[in-house]
Amino acid sequence: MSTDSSASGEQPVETTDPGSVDADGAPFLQQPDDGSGHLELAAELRRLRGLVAGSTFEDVHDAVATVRELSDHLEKVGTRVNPFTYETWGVPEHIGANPAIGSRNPISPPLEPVVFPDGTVRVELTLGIEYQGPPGCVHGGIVALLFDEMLGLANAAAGSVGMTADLRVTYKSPTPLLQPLRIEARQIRTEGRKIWTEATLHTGDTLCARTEGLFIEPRGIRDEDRDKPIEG
Ligand SMILES: CCCCCCCCCCCC(=O)SCCNC(=O)CCNC(=O)[C@H](O)C(C)(C)COP(=O)(O)OP(=O)(O)OC[C@H]1O[C@@H](n2cnc3c(N)ncnc32)[C@H](O)[C@@H]1OP(=O)(O)O
Repeated sequence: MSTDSSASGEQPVETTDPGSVDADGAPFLQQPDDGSGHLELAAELRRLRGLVAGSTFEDVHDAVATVRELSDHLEKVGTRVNPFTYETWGVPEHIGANPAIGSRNPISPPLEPVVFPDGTVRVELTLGIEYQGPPGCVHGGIVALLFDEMLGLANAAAGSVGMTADLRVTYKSPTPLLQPLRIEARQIRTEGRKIWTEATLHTGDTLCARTEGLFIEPRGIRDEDRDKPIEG
């Protein structure tokens, strides 16, 4: 286990030396638990999210009052993060808030990636009704979100960061809810600031979707500038 100083600030997010992984891959970009209960709160809200999106109710006005009270409480006791003041892409506050991988964001599944020695990044996950598009199927926009993130992670595993310039998703077969899914991503090649990355999404042996992305490394983050904040 090491820290990625190329894309991280003073509080780097832990990454892994791909050479040290076993056959199951090694956890990648693990997000620290600060012991505050924040991660448990996010996990409980994920449960709530599934219940709210996936249930019908006779009368839940009591629950509305309870949740409003909770929101008021969190507004009082929390310190708000300013998204415009992150030092780099790699700080835990940045990763933790991400809608796909963020352990502190109840919207995220979250993704829990592992990395392999060849740079392939893999996640295994199962999505509930709160991600539904067509009946019983994952929403195509959610598939695109997960792909975009996975391509970004494959870039990070290869030691680069890029803004998505072009993302092409081919949907081959419906992506089922409530079934184990597997997404694998890898960087294909780079040319100057351009980065090409691809990924697939399977359930069992069935290919549900695949993607190819073009990413552009932000100006000001190359070589000796890698530790500086990203500037357009
Ligand atoms: C450790 C933590 C990890 C943390 C991991 C976290 C992962 C997060 C992943 C999420 C990723 C996102 O969601 S990113 C958010 C969504 N994406 C965006 O908002 C991007 C918005 N677009 C932009 O900001 C800009 O257009 C850029 C940065 C993409 C490019 O602008 P630029 O920097 O001025 O680049 P520019 O000079 O125009 O172009 C450079 C070269 O790329 C080519 N190029 C530019 N755009 C395109 C394009 N769409 N299609 C083809 N080619 C293009 C140009 O022709 C040129 O080629 P040549 O002439 O040199 O040959």
